[in-house]
Amino acid sequence: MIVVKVGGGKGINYEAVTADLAELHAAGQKIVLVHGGSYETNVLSEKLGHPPKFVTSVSGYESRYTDRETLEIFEMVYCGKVNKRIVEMLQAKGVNAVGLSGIDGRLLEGTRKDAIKIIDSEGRKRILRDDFTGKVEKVNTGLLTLLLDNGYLPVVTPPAISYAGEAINVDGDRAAAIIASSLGVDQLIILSNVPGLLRDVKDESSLITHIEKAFVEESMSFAEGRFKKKVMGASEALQEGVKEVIFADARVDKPISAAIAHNGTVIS
Ligand SMILES: Nc1ncnc2c1ncn2[C@@H]1O[C@H](COP(=O)(O)OP(=O)(O)OP(=O)(O)O)[C@@H](O)[C@H]1O
Repeated sequence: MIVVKVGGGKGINYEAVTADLAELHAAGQKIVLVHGGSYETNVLSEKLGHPPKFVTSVSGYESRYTDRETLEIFEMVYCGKVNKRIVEMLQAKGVNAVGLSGIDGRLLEGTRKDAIKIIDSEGRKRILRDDFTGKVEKVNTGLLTLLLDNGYLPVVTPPAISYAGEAINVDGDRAAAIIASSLGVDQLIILSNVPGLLRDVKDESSLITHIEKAFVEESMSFAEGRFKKKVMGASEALQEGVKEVIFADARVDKPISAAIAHNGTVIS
C-alpha cells in the first residue's frame, strides 16, 4: 500500500497522475490519493472578490488566512472542482475512485487553533482569532481500509474536522503524512510542480537526490514558503514509522512510477 499526495500548484499533469494511478491500481496496488488545490483556490478567490491572503506564523511557516468566506471558497475548489475532476478522470480510466474530504466520516480529525500568532507585513506580532485552521491528529483508518479492501481508491482532500465539528483548513502534505503513518505504509510520495527539494528554488537542476532521515530537519533550510510544510510532513511521517518519503515531479509521464523508482528527493 502507498500514500500519494499530489499538489495543487500550477502545471500539475493530472492526466499523467491518474493514468499512472490506474495502472498501479490494476496491478493490485492499494493506493490512497491525497490532493491539494492551492493555485485554483487563489484563482477563484480573486474571481469572487475575496483575494487570497497568506500569513506567516512567528515560527516562520506560511499558511492561507482562512476566514469563513475563504473556507467556503476553499471547499468549492478542494472538495468540488479538484476532487471531482480527479475522481472523474480515475472513473474514466476504470478505477472506482471515491472522493472524500476530511469532514466526511470524520476521516481527518484535529484541533482548531483558537488563535494564531503571526508577523504582519510591517514585522509586528499579531494574533488572529477568526482563522479556521488546525492540524490533523487522528485518521479514521477504518473508513479507508473499508474502501481499500473493497477495491475502491480513496481520493482525500482537506478540510479536516475539529473535535467540535467545524471544518478546518489543514495542510495537505502533513495530512498525507499522518494518513501514511496511521495506515502503516512504507512509502509516502509527495508530488508537486518541481522535481523535488531543490538547493536553489530557481534552478531545477539543483535537485537534492537523497537525504538521510537523521538530517531531514537540516534540509528545511533549503525549503521556502509552503515547501517547508512538505519537509515537516516528511519528518513527521518518518518519525511515525514510514520508511521512505519521496518528493517528486507531477509534471512528467508516469509520475508515481518514477517516484517509486527513486526519481526525485528520497528521504530515508
Ligand atoms: N527548496 C525548494 N525546492 C523545491 N520547491 C520549493 C523549494 N522552496 C520552495 N519551493 C516551492 O514550493 C512549491 C511547491 O509547493 P506548493 O505548496 O506550492 O505546492 P503544492 O503541494 O502543489 O500545493 P497544495 O498546497 O495545493 O497541495 C514549488 O512550486 C516551489 O516554488
